[in-house]
Amino acid sequence: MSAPTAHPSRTRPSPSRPPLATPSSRRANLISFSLTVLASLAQGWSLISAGRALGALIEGGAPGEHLASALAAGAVSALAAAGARAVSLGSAAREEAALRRRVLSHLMRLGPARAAQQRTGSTVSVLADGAERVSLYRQTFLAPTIAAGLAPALVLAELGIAVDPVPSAVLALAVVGVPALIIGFHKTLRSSSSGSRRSRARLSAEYLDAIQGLTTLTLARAARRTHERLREAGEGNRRAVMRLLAGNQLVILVTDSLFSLFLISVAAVSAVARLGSGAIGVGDALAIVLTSFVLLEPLDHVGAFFYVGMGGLANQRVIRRILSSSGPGGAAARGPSKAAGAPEPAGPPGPSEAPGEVGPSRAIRLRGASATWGRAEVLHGIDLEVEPGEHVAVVGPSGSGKSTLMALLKGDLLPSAGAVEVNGEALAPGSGAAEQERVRAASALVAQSTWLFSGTIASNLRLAAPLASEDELWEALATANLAQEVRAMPQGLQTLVGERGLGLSGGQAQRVSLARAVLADRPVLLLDEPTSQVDLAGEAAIIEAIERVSAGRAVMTVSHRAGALTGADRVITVEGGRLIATEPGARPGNGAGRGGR
Ligand SMILES: Nc1ncnc2c1ncn2[C@@H]1O[C@H](COP(=O)(O)OP(=O)(O)OP(=O)(O)O)[C@@H](O)[C@H]1O
Repeated sequence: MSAPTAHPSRTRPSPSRPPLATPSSRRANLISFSLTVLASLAQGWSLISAGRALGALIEGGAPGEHLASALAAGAVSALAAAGARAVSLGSAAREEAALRRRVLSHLMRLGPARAAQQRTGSTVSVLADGAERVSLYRQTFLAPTIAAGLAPALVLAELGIAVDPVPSAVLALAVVGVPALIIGFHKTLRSSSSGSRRSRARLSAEYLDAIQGLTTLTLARAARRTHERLREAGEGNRRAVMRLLAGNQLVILVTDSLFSLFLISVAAVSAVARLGSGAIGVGDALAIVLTSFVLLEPLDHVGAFFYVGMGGLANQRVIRRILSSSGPGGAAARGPSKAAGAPEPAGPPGPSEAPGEVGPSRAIRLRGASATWGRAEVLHGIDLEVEPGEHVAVVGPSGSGKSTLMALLKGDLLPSAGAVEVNGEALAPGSGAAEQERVRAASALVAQSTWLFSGTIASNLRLAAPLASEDELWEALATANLAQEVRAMPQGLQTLVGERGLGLSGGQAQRVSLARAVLADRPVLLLDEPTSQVDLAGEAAIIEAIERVSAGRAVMTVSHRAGALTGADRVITVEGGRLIATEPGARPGNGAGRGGR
């Protein structure tokens, strides 16, 4: 869906309010709304009957019929309320998972270019806490609250028809004060709810930054300072939450005590007045006073509104913003951070790499390709051709545009002019997400560092080829120069790696990435500083692995380390965003003169 691009002018408008409801959540809302309305009506009837039963007792009559009616209506009310709760809680759990999946897959479609714009901690906070709050708000709060807001009108109508329309009309006038009260408090507390959400998201982001950058912080002797700052931020967050809760408690206190007292007084005064005038009997007067308790129903939801409601609304705004960002050919994204480059084959194999198909004559072709970050043009009209099987190294001073060239080839950045072609899949200014996906699927990438997911070595390898057999995994590991080391591990392919596992060295992780590239079997291999984070011994093992994995593939390597460039047929130099030279590389039979300018 996404087309991270450096050209805001070529964006297509995306809906500013993407709908969050699904057919099943709408159905659940309708059911819980109807059950809540039924519960209120039955409760109203139960109270009217209870009042009449009491009246019959006081007047020495038989309360039996009214009592039975009160009990039956009470039972219906309790069952309907329980049913509404069960339906909305079940739906909330489903919606929470669905919302998380939707946000996550949207972020994945947007790719690393968009992810680099966000602090990881903020995204995690939205996915974890935010999704839960939004689904609780939408499923357990919204429909019951609307139904509860309607309940007084329904019960008053019931009272007006079955008992006496006059007190019913008087109470109706008193009840309209409730929505006004809710709206007034909403306006007052809205900023503190949004502030509290922002402060929590900021704190999550800062904790995650601190954990991820612990080594840097320790080396820079900044750990204590950071700890102090985080402690203060935590305290600030605690205060914001306490302010929100205090506001919440104040609302509950005001509404529960003052408003309840007011409504009950109005009901009692009008019941006594009607009883005095002889318009109604004792039973009906008691019924009027008792039903006034149902009129307080919306007040039970006011307290929840300031916690569930406003927290849900604040998170809903954030989720909508994410979902509406950078849609197809969408808004400008600043592109991938180098550190965030995921060393994964970028997607499912594209049609052009199907086994047996005749490949295009050029593995990589750039024609007058320019690239822009924001407003600054970084690459200017690059022409370059790389043949299948050819190994090209890209060198140049820092900031000259080497990584930007890689971003074009990875499909993370659209050219601002000209065209980029990888294994016959082309990208041009204004290309859509589908073209981008096909370009991503044409290459495998090994970046500066490899992210290992918590799991086994086998599961990490199968990211690239979910159906690969054990033999195929071993074969890929052998090509990537890692099989011997994995065989020496007691658990072999089942060795746990990632956060919970023993972990692999940086060099071994890079070779896992190369093994994934073998399994993905892409015709083009992009190597972005593949040895920059390992020592010389680690580098030697990776270079050997690259040599084997590269066989039969077009390879483009960006590296500052001379070792990583030794196997190149050709070395091209980028300077000031242009290719200024192309030289034969170190390999015998190199491809001098086979392209570039
Ligand atoms: N994601 C990005 N967002 C904005 N600007 C970027 C981004 N990536 C690179 N740039 C800018 O593009 C220019 C070229 O950077 P690039 O990273 O392509 O150079 P490089 O040759 O790879 O540098 P190095 O050798 O230091 O890695 C720089 O001015 C840089 O600031």
